Amino acid sequence: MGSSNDVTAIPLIDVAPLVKKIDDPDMANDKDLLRVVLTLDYACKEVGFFYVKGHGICEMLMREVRDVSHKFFQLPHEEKMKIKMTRQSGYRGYQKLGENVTKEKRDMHEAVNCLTPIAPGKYGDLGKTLEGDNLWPEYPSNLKVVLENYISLVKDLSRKIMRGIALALGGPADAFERGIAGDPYWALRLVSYPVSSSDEKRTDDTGMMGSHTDYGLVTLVNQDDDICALEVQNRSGVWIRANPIPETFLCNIGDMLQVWSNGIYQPTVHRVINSSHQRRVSAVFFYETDFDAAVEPVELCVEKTGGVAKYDKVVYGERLVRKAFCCFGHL
Ligand SMILES: N=C(N)NCCCC[C@H](N)C(=O)O
Ligand SMILES: O=C(O)CCC(=O)C(=O)O
Ligand SMILES: [Fe+2]
Repeated sequence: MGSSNDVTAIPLIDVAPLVKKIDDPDMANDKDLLRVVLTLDYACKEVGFFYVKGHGICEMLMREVRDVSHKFFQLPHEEKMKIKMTRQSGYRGYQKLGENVTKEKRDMHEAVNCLTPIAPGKYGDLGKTLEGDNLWPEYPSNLKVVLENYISLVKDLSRKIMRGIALALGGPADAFERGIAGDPYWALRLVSYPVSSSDEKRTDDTGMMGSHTDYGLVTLVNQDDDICALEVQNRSGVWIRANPIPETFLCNIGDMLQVWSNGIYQPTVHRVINSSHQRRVSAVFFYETDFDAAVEPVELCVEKTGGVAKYDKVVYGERLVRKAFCCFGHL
């Protein structure tokens, strides 16, 4: 660990002007909006992580999402297993402690996976593994309503942030919507990190979620207010803490943006270790490309980076299944 309280290294962006004006056709010369776009560009280039405030999603709802998550994870094991993740549900539902795997290592967390529903046959063979609908628990009884409302709001916020990022890269605001993310795939994971056993020896690779980059375009983390657990590896290789800041989302960019931008933006490695004496919960929203998008460096960004594409084309859904779901052979 380097300077462990270095929150200042992760920019805090007030996105209110973006949220208000980005869908307005005459927004191009708005100075406040332009300032947000420039800050986004800086954050994506230099850090890969940023906090957003002024996003318009009320703190009460953000807290309610964490509250229903806490309530669910506090249920007895048998109750949670009633919505256990299976192959039949397309890997939606409850993952018990140690079931998730990151880079071949078991993660010491529990989670509930809510994924974009995929109707049978929608993407042919490509989508087969992930066909299905979400599983909702009986308790807490308001979990489904709260999460469905939340998902629609964070999805729209992510779309707006991606519009800002499109402008930051010098494209039209709707570059993603017209290209690779017209029907974006999303995932919401409720994650619960247990209290840590103090005898565990830490290395750069340990974690309750092992070190990784995210797969998609942008991730919005809604984390418990009072526990510092998420760590981010900065561009000089030093681990810094992404401590919670109330009323903000912590955002980070994913692998698909790296490909699309031809490396102008790079995703940042991060991990989670809860060393506190309380359970730590986060609601992690992933905004990704269309499931069947073929993502490759876009001309505009290739030109800016010397004219040569540095990344091969990837079919997003294929990559996702390979990276995130092939570890569940036991199901
Ligand atoms: N980003 C997406 N689509 N995630 C979906 C859930 C992924 C679970 C996976 N084992 C994980 O480690 O995240
Ligand atoms: O729990 C967190 O704060 C972040 C989790 C994370 O990095 C992920 O789910 O990809
Ligand atoms: Fe992550």
